[in-house]
Amino acid sequence: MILVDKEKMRAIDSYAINVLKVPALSLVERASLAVLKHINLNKFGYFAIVVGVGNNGADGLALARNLLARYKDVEIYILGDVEKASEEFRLNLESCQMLCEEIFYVQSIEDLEEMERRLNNVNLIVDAIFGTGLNRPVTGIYATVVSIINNVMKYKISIDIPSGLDASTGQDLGEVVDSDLIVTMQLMKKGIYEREIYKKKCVIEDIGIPQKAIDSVLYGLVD
Ligand SMILES: NC(=O)C1=CN([C@@H]2O[C@H](COP(=O)(O)OP(=O)(O)OC[C@H]3O[C@@H](n4cnc5c(N)ncnc54)[C@H](OP(=O)(O)O)[C@@H]3O)[C@@H](O)[C@H]2O)[C@H](O)CC1
Ligand SMILES: [K+]
Repeated sequence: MILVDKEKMRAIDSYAINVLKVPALSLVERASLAVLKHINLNKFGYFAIVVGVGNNGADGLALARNLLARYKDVEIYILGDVEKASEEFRLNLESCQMLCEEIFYVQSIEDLEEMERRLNNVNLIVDAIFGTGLNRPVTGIYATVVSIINNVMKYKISIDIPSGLDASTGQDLGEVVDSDLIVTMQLMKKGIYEREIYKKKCVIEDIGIPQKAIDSVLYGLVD
């Protein structure tokens, strides 16, 4: 099994997008559908999607949009400054705003208290806060949200990486989302594989990154 650290995964993503011209939005969409296929829509109907403002969050918003497209009940919780959001995040947020009335920007203590209350009513929580972009300890409102998510007894899915885990070293950069399922994109991340507690609940999903991008970055194979 190929194992990659976050630098290698980000280089592969970048090669796919910038050299092989694979649209980033396509990868985000494929990532969202890769998570959707692991959700039993006959069993789960009320979702909380918790997003950061990077592309992990974009994956989460694309998933929210695909759930809303099926008239599922979705609440979206946004952490961070939307002004810093990626293009893929922004485009998916625009559509979610047309489909969803329950979009919460979590910034204050009151917002956190309301989130904690509301999470008791959903039946599945999606962790799309951080992926391979986590680059420092999780603190402040992010740490509080991870703790709130971990304290509620609901089925949880993490997109790509359980937020709080360093995808390269497997180090906990603060409390890590204790998800029931981790859906990691394209290649197994070293930080997940080296921690049995995460490895055993992780599935790998192909999101359409060309093998040429992987071979070029990992083995230096070029035409
Ligand atoms: N690259 C692609 O085209 C694809 C990526 N996929 C998904 O995207 C993530 C990687 O997305 P990225 O935007 O690079 O980063 P994250 O979404 O993981 O993180 C968002 C930003 O959060 C900031 N950050 C990092 N650590 C912390 C922290 N401890 N506290 C607060 N904020 C933090 C950081 O920005 P700064 O400017 O603040 O440094 C991150 O940029 C990948 O995991 C996949 O889920 C798609 O799946 C495929 C296409
Ligand atoms: K995540």
